[in-house]
Amino acid sequence: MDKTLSLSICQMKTGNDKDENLKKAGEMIAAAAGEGAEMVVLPEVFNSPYQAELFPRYAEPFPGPSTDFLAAAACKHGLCIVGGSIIERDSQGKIYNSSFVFDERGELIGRHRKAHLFDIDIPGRISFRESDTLNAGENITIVHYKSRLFALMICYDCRFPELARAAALEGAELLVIPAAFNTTTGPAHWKLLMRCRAVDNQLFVVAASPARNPSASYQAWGHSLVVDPWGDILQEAGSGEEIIHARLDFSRLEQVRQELPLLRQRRKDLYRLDYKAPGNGIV
Ligand SMILES: NC(=O)CCC(=O)C(=O)O
Repeated sequence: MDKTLSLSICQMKTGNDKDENLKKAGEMIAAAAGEGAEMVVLPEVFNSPYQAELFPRYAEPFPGPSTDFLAAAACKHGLCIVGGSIIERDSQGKIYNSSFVFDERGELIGRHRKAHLFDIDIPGRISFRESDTLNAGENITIVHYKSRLFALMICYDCRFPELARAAALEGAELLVIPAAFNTTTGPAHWKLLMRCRAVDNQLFVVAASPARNPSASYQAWGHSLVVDPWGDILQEAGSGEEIIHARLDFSRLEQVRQELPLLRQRRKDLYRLDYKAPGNGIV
C-alpha cells in the first residue's frame, strides 16, 4: 500500500459573488492538480462571504450548484476534493455549515455538518453568532479514502479536543479542517490549536483558511497549515491567496506512535471518553 498522500490546500480569497468564487476555486483546483495533488482542500464557506446574516441568502441544497461543481471538478481532475464548506439548506429549510467530500469519480464519500457553532463575544474585538442562523450538526465524521481514514471537522470544531480524540480512537490518521479563524483569535490560537490536535492524537492536521480579503466584514487569518504527527509544521501559507502542497508520509505517523505510544498508554481505568459512533455523514 502506498504510504503517502500528496495534498494541496487552496487558500482562496472569497467575495460576495458565488459564481466568481466557484470560478476561482476551479482555477485553483486545476493548478493543484497540475502539481500532482491527490487530495485538494478548500476553506470554510468557500463559495460565499463568511457573514452570519448572509448565510440564509447563500444557502443551497445538496445536490445544488456548489456540490455539482465540486463533484465535476473532482471527476475532471481525477482527485479527491474536500470542498471546504458551504451553507447547506436541508429539505426542512434548516441550514448548516457543511463540508462535502468527493472522490476522483465524483462520488460523494463524506459530509460533515459543523458540530460546534462559532458563537463568541470578545468586546471591542469580535462578536460572531453562527447560531443565529445555523443549526449544529449531530455527528462525528470519518471518511475512508484510499485505504486511509480521515476525520472532517470545521473550524471551531477544532477547539474541542474530545472530537479529535474520538476520531483518533476510531482510526483517523488525518484531521482535515476547513476553517476561517480571524485576526483576533488567529494570531493567538490558530497554530497552537492545530499543533496541539496533531501532538495529542499523533496524526496529521490539514487546516485550510480563506485568504485575507480587506473588503470583507470578517477578516480571515489565513496561514493555512499542514502539521505532522510530531507537531512539526510541514507547510504554512501567508495571509494572501496561495496554494500550499505537502506529501504526507504515513510511515512517519507509525514511527511517532511506536516511539511514543500515547494512545496505548491511556489509563482507561481512570478516565474514559464516551462518544456517538462516527459515520461518513451521508444520509
Ligand atoms: N469560523 C469559525 O468557526 C471561526 C473559529 C475561530 O475563529 C476561533 O477562534 O475558534
